[in-house]
Amino acid sequence: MFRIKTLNKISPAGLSVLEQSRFAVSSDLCDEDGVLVRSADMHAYAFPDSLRAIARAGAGTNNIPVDRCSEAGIVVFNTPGANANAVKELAVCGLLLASRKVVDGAAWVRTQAGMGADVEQAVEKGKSQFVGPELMGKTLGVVGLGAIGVQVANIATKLGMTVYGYDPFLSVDAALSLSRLVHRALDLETIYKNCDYITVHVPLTPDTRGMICTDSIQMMKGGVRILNLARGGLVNDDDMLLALESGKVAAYVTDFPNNKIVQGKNVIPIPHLGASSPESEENCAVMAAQQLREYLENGNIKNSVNLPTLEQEWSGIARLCIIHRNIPGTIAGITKVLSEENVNVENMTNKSKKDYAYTVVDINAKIKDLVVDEIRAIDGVLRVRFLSH
Ligand SMILES: NC(=O)C1=CN([C@@H]2O[C@H](COP(=O)(O)OP(=O)(O)OC[C@H]3O[C@@H](n4cnc5c(N)ncnc54)[C@H](O)[C@@H]3O)[C@@H](O)[C@H]2O)C=CC1
Ligand SMILES: O=C(O)C(=O)COP(=O)(O)O
Repeated sequence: MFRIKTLNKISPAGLSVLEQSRFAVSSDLCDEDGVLVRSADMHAYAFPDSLRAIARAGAGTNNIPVDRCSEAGIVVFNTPGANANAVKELAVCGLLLASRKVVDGAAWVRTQAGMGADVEQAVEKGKSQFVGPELMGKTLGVVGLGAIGVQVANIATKLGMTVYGYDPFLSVDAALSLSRLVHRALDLETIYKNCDYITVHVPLTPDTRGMICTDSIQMMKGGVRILNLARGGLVNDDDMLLALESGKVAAYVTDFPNNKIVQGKNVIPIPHLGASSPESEENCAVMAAQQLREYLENGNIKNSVNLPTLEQEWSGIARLCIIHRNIPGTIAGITKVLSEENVNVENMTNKSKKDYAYTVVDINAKIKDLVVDEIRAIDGVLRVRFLSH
């Protein structure tokens, strides 16, 4: 029985993937084999020795101490693209909210009603203060052309916008999905100088933290409207507040409000709703739970952010799953231990991702704990699991 701890509310459709006969799932258990999480901050999380995998039902993994996980031989999964449509739709909403003063207008209507005014008359008399521009014919810059950015860029072309997209690491899949109407910008300056609207869809990393700051805002057009449905830390709040106050930035739509930014002029704060649709909550939860189940039961890895994809059909009665550093000699060490025990390898795959590697060895014999311990002791080995049918 595997023990799975949930750190956030996970869609029931995802939890049903983890059948009760094989998985105990609860927010209140210890010695967990796996964790299912959304945005809960895990940086101070104490890993029990039992923990083998963390599945993030969503895209961003900046709430997880990924390096610490890698060193402990814990696989971190996410669910690429599973909530992209929900974020794309909220981005379209954000473009409109940044333009058409719907938020201020709606609040004003309620105030009129509260003051006892004739709302029908007040609306016609007062609406001119809420005039806002259309999107058609304007220029949009999309920073980050991944699962979300591509969809936002594509749909904006259908709204009649001229779209520039920037992504120095554009994947082949993303390039194939990108509309030919989207102009590729080769640098951020092109986006900053040319766009009436800018939307960021990059992960929060040391490289992207604070990318929207006084230096970048200075390059932008006066009255630019900025959307941030990616992470609060991408924007320097103090610099943004100054730019909003001066009118250099006409509106800032953020899905990551905090006590400081919410005070700013023309800030439209959204309570982190990007992925909060039943459809995307279900997609993410199902994908995360499937990936977690597959790893715990069969040692197969798909969509991990710290380890390579490795899927191998079973071809023996037992399987060794070894997470190790990506250094020479480890595989030789593993096969040496097995051959000394006279164990024949039926099938073996090794894949690497940056500094870490994963080796799956199928064998046709059960081996003693002592042999597993010998493999564990090989230089560079971080985690060994022994699975049997
Ligand atoms: N508001 C919400 O609820 C949600 C927010 N997000 C946020 O959006 C981010 C993007 O999500 P996805 O598109 O699904 O991820 P993704 O991994 O498919 O795309 C990210 C893209 O950013 C690009 N990138 C990385 N560094 C860059 C840089 N310095 N400049 C330009 N491009 C850069 C990558 O090459 C990649 O193509 C997530 O990391 C997460 O922080 C994601 C889902 C929901
Ligand atoms: O997928 C992401 O990166 C998100 O930001 C979604 O977060 P959530 O699962 O809604 O807490």
